[in-house]
Amino acid sequence: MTKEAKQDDLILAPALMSLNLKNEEKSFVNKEILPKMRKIENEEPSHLQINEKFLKRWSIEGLIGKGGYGEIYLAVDVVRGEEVAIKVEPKKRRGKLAKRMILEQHVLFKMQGKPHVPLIFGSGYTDKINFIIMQILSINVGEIKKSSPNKRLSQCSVGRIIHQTISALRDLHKTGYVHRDVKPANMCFGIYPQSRHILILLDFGLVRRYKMENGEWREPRARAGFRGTTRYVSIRVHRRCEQAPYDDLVSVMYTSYELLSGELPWKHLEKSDEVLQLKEIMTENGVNPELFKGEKSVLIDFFKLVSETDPSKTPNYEQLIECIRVLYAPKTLSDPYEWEENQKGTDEFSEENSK
Ligand SMILES: Nc1ncnc2c1ncn2[C@@H]1O[C@H](COP(=O)(O)OP(=O)(O)OP(=O)(O)O)[C@@H](O)[C@H]1O
Repeated sequence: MTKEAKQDDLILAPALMSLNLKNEEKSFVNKEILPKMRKIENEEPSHLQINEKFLKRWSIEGLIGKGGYGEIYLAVDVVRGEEVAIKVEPKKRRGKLAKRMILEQHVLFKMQGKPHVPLIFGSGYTDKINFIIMQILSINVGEIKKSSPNKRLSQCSVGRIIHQTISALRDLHKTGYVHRDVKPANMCFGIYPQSRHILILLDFGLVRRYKMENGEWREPRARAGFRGTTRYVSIRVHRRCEQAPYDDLVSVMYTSYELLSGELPWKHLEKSDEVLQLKEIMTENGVNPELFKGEKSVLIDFFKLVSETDPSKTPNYEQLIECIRVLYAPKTLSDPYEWEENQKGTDEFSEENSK
């Protein structure tokens, strides 16, 4: 394929061109959640070739992610000697110009400097694809959960994941956008010592502006198209209401349940209407205690707080964070996670080199 995108086609973010890692920081200690250990071996990449040097600078090492629209490659920036992720989508989809990644890179650039978004090193297009070059991250939280011994995460990990997701959404909502696809597969961690406890929210391809530049909310449409993932969307989204910050938080709420208990009650349901029915049973007339037995009981207050939030108002993020903090206190956001604890003794990990 032709990849002679001119330098002008690249929108580079000069201040962010490198993570400026010292060599010892590049030797990451937690190999369990490194994406290069999880290269998708049995899938043929469609847009870039393994071992090719994309735009003469990024050596393509493998495919690490595949979504409905794009592909994510692990690559090495040969100038900086650093690993990066390259997200690629075809410029045209069903004959139409694909706008998803154009919007995604726009929002990502706006959000640079915020702690819970990936660093962007560049973006642009060739004659066939749009691409974004970004910070390489861990495998996603859904995969971390899957690879954990009980196929679920501890209260302490879930509390810290949810706390950071609420912070990420607070930053995004402040810029005037809703995410509309919050789920474990769109959450990763950093992979270097200084970033490995920082949760990063991904995939800004479905964002929508809900607030204008002057801070006023846009007039909601009488009926909005469905956007999101059935398992995680709010009851309002099933009913085709315009999405607001509240709806992102409902997805956070379902995410917390799934991570903590292993699965949502509607995991095996295929029909959207059946999923909706169970969601209604779970929260519509107050939080249903039947679905919050055992380890899930710690989520009751959080579910109440989210469900009682007025969708037409800005959520009280601080109150939500305070409520979820109960799950992980007295630990802090910078303490090791369970997947690191499991590694102690089997790797070169030690408290000493984690400081
Ligand atoms: N910077 C990154 N570093 C490591 N892995 C990544 C990175 N970005 C994405 N991934 C992986 O690739 C997967 C798909 O990424 P993303 O959701 O951005 O793609 P998408 O094509 O928009 O997906 P979908 O169609 O499902 O919304 C993620 O779940 C994650 O596991």
